[in-house]
Amino acid sequence: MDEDTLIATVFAPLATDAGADGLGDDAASFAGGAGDIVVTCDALAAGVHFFPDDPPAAIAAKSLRVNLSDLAAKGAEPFAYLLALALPADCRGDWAREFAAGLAADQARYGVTLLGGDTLRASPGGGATITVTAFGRTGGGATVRRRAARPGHRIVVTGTVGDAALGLQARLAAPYAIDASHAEALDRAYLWPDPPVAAWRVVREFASAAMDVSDGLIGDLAKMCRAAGAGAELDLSAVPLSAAVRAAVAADPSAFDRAVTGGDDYQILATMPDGQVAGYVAAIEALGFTATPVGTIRSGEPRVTLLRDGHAAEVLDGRFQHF
Ligand SMILES: Nc1ncnc2c1ncn2[C@@H]1O[C@H](COP(=O)(O)OP(=O)(O)OP(=O)(O)O)[C@@H](O)[C@H]1O
Ligand SMILES: Cc1ncc(C[n+]2csc(CCOP(=O)(O)O)c2C)c(N)n1
Ligand SMILES: [Mg+2]
Repeated sequence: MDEDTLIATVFAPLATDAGADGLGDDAASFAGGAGDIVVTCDALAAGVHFFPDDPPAAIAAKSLRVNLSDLAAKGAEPFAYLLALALPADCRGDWAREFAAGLAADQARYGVTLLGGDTLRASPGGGATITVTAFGRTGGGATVRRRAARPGHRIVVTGTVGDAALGLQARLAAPYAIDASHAEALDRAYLWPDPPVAAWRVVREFASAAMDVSDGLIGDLAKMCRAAGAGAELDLSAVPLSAAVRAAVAADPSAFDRAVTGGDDYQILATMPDGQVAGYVAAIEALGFTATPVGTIRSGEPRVTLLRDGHAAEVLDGRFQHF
């Protein structure tokens, strides 16, 4: 059974509250005074999401940020989180202290606080697993949903796409034949994702629908299409690439496919009527991030059609899946 089927058939029947949206979205919400309280949970496992010898502060930052990107994509300002830690029996005290220092730095950076959690020894022989549950509030607005993408709405992505996936590939296989500064930028993108968390308010104000990109641009856009019951055109020539990714693609053209299908960037993919795009982009830029239109939602089958300079492009499949 693949991951999506497992969630849809085994877990979704347990999620009976409307705020969980049938487990079809980045996060759940429940009424909490003015606006919604939005809640999300993502776990990271050694050897699956990070390397056991990655800096503990980076593992901590990633654990928190992958959750904060979900909240920002729902138009919610993060305010608190719960932390469940399963640690190997031989875990050093230094490791935990460096891990906590990473959390402390991100608490200051994002204005969140730890509410509680749980700590246990990992199964014998097992590596660390870090589970964060994060809470946000929409401050009077409504939760932004994937399902609300509408035909004709433009698709806009923040930041650049593929940096983290290429950073991971460089570590798993051979490094790309690129400058050390570019290689370092890809490695940093993998270790320290930088989602536009502060953009939560801009998403809430301008976006009809939004989600964070964890499993890859094409695969996650396809998820949004399925939630919305609509198709999408994605213009591959418009996808924003960093100088480091462009250098990797120049050295190895297959890096392009990996960049648009690979995950781990935690950028925000949003849709909005054409007339909102300029305001959205300007507001994201005012926060120190970037945003780039990459396509359009279309009526029809929930499929992503790839274009290159306005013409049909080859079909690229693939996204990160655990099973
Ligand atoms: N074991 C589970 N129990 C309950 N709900 C789950 C479980 N696993 C996933 N979900 C729910 O299924 C939906 C999809 O989860 P998924 O992890 O694919 O999305 P995501 O968190 O947005 O993406 P990613 O984990 O790649 O960042 C979410 O609503 C999530 O809360
Ligand atoms: C060591 C190592 N191997 C592979 C990957 C790639 N990866 C793992 S999970 C995931 C998607 C998001 O996770 P989830 O769907 O669980 O939220 C991606 C892109 C990685 N980050 N580290
Ligand atoms: Mg998840």
